[in-house]
Amino acid sequence: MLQVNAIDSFYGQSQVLFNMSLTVKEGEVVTLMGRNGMGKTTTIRSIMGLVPARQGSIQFKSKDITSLSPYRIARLGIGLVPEGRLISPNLSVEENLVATANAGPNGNERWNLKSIWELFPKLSERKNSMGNKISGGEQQMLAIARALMTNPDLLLLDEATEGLAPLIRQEIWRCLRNLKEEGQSILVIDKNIQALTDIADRHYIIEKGTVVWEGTSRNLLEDDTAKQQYLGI
Ligand SMILES: Nc1ncnc2c1ncn2[C@@H]1O[C@H](COP(=O)(O)OP(=O)(O)OP(=O)(O)O)[C@@H](O)[C@H]1O
Repeated sequence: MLQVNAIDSFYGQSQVLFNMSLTVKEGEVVTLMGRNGMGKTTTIRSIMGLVPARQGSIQFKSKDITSLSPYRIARLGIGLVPEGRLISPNLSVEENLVATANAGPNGNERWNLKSIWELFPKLSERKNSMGNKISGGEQQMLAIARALMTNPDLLLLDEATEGLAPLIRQEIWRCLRNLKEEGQSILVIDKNIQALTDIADRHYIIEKGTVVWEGTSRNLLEDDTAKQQYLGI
């Protein structure tokens, strides 16, 4: 579904990604791990066209998206849950959702208000609250719900559970597990190995803008050296 082939990405003169490659197959949940500042968010921003790759290429559903605009990439079926959530503060929960609602690229309409309220019952109780009046956990659910409302073929999540209380994290992971069970392809940045090895199929660890380790959940759980060397745990 997604192939990132040896991309180099920069902020101005400063190179952040070096020969970075990864793949997500249809129906897979894949994580991107690594210490702070190693280039995880930049990888996601390059996939979305927000920091276009200067070398290498990115294919999505066999189409070259390397130099497309973020808008066109989103319309092809990639839904982003950005770091920091970026909820519209002056719109209600429901209005935030309706603002992004769209049939998917193949006319897929799996996600609408009704199915979103079923996935996140807590959010439905807050549907009339303004975006800036809900808790951090509710904002994170809303950010995921908003991306789902575009009916994406691939969902990208950047730090989906950072700063959230343990119970709310469980709720987010339950949601990811449900999505995986229905075959949603997901690429997720998250630091919580224990939960993620449970949900995800494969993992990439990046260091200084390039992949230094890749493998299955079982490989990662068994590789104490990799965990210590690259993740500091
Ligand atoms: N807008 C920017 N302009 C210049 N440099 C940036 C910018 N955004 C990030 N960087 C730098 O690029 C490098 C990679 O950052 P990135 O946010 O991709 O890392 P990350 O692995 O997602 O880290 P974190 O877990 O802290 O979000 C860092 O050295 C960072 O300082």
